[in-house]
Amino acid sequence: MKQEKLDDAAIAEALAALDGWIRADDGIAIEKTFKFKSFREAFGFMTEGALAAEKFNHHPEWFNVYNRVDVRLTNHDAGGLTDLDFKLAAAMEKAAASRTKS
Ligand SMILES: C[C@H](O)[C@H](O)[C@H]1CNC2=NC(N)=NC(=O)C2=N1
Repeated sequence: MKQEKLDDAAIAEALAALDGWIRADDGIAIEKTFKFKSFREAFGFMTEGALAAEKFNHHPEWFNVYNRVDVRLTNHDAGGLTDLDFKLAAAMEKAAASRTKS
């Protein structure tokens, strides 16, 4: 189902509720780099994030090297940011919180 794009005010409010995410690509995406103690911790985070992505049917663009995971969220169907991006970002925050950071 196509989601409604959020306006700038709604995006600013949603971003304020998150830690360390920034708006990127002319505002159509949000990004964050997560760093963990080890590849095992990073991959555990990705596993939990992948299950959240499946639940929301909303999937991250991400890049992993060893203990680092760069995440970019945007809604391709809507061509910008929607509620789903912030739901997935919040789920990723939760997945990161329980793991050891570098
Ligand atoms: C058909 C399927 O529902 C769509 O392709 C979904 C899957 N996951 C998605 N993920 C993201 N990030 N954006 C989308 O537009 C999107 N669309």
